[in-house]
Amino acid sequence: MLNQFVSFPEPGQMQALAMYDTNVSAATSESIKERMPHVLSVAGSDSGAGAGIQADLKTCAARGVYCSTVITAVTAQNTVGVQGVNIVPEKFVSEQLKSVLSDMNVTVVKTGMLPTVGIVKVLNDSLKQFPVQALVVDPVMVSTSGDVLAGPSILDILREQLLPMADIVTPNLKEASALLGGIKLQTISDMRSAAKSIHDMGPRNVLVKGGDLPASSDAVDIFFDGVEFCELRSLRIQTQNSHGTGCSLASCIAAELAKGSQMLQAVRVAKHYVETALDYSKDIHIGNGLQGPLDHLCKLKRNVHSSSRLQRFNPDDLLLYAVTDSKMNNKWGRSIAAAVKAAIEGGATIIQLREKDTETNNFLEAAKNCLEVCRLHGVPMLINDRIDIALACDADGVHVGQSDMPAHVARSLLGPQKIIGVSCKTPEQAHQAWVDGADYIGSGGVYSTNTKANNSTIGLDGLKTVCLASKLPVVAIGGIGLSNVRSVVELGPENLKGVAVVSALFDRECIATEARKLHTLVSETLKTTSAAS
Ligand SMILES: Nc1ncnc2c1ncn2[C@@H]1O[C@H](COP(=O)(O)OP(=O)(O)O)[C@@H](O)[C@H]1O
Ligand SMILES: Cc1ncc(COP(=O)(O)O)c(N)n1
Ligand SMILES: [Mg+2]
Repeated sequence: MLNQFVSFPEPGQMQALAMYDTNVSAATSESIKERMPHVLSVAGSDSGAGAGIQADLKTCAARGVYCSTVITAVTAQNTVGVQGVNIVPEKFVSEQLKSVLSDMNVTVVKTGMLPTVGIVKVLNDSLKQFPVQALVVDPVMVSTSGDVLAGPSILDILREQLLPMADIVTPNLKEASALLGGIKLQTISDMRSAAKSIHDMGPRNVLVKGGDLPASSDAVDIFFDGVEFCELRSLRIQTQNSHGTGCSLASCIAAELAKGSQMLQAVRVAKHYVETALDYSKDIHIGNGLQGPLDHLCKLKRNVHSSSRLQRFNPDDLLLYAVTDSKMNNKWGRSIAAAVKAAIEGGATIIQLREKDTETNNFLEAAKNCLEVCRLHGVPMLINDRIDIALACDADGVHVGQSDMPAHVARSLLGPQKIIGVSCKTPEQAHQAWVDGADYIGSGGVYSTNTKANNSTIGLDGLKTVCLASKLPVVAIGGIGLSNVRSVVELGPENLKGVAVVSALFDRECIATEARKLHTLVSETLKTTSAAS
């Protein structure tokens, strides 16, 4: 169900694209409206507002995504526990589903409390009638306080009908155990086996959450995509204000998917989001019971004065990837920032500053100036190699080569919010980049180039092999320009999202004109290629 690389340009990007083509402005403002990333939460209301529908609304708001709601049950709930549950008749759940799904361009559906078999049935029917791009299933059964929210009677229909439609299912230990007939889950190795068995029920990905894992000093979750496991760890925050972690995690995954993230990246961001929310909430005091709620909007409050991007990475940003070169800028008498501005005005969708012979202090100054230009236009800016410069100017991410800082180290230094790209020539390197937590790979040199010394070429065949093996989106690089860009893009793998260029932009008299021509050619070729496949 999930299109791994769905794309939603931010308003800033749409403006940047519209700047060079006044004819598109009417259509553009219409498409901004249509393409607002939208999560529909099908879940129960929590009167205490830490979990359920309320957690989903707050989480999506904090992540910059629209959230609509279909309410399956109204619970009387507070920090002590659940005092009452009133189930919404399935006919009325069906009516709510129809109202939202028939009208509102939902991107991702996230489910929480589904208290009866009848409600799961009407949800299945609605999803078949109105397909969406992804389905995130949080198989809510018991609240953190230990109260039952959905009984064992729903297990069969969950296993047989809902899970096979899910792009990801996110059980906690008790829920995983219930899905598997009550087996004991006490260790990370048990969590792995559980993830595998639940995957056999049909969902494309499984995340077994270890918030309740006894005697573990980290909060460990196990992700399984049917082939590989990934162990996601974070600090265990010492707090009782953890009511709503599961709902927030699942709705954050849904929000990131709606913005175009890949599954594992969405999960990583969501885990970090929950960890941060727990940390910020640890000292709040709401209610007198043992299960205090998360303060979901802490991130928004913290970011109120920050200009950093709400949407961290959209694979479609790779479409026209401009890589700067100081020699060329010197030759044409331009500052790096002026070159970057011209590239963006022509339609560059992402910028990488690659300054091999600029002194550190000058590089940092230039990076700050370029970042201002990029932020103004909503275009992400990455730094080549230099993690220190990226950290110092708060760039959107880095691009590293095989002999630079390993991507997993870059990830641990930069955190999950930043974009990381890795240069890869082989399927093995592409696989390692995914394991290391990269967001995309750059693959080449496709053709020979003189902007990189001693760089072997892999040709179109090599590029295709890497794309087919890569779970990450790919940008092609090396000697690409107007004359050969069509053959690169026509190669066709779904994850080949764009081309990176240096000389074809920066060694030309008018950067914006070249960018405009390249942008048009790449986007048109991508459209016809994907329509043909
Ligand atoms: N004290 C904690 N510190 C950090 N992360 C936590 C903590 N408790 C739970 N988590 C994380 O919150 C998410 C929800 O997990 P869990 O509490 O197991 O699910 P649920 O809320 O559905 O019971 C998981 O990513 C888990 O690792
Ligand atoms: C209405 C409703 N839905 C879900 C939960 C699960 O809460 P948690 O996120 O703590 O597992 C809840 N307590 N109430
Ligand atoms: Mg919990």
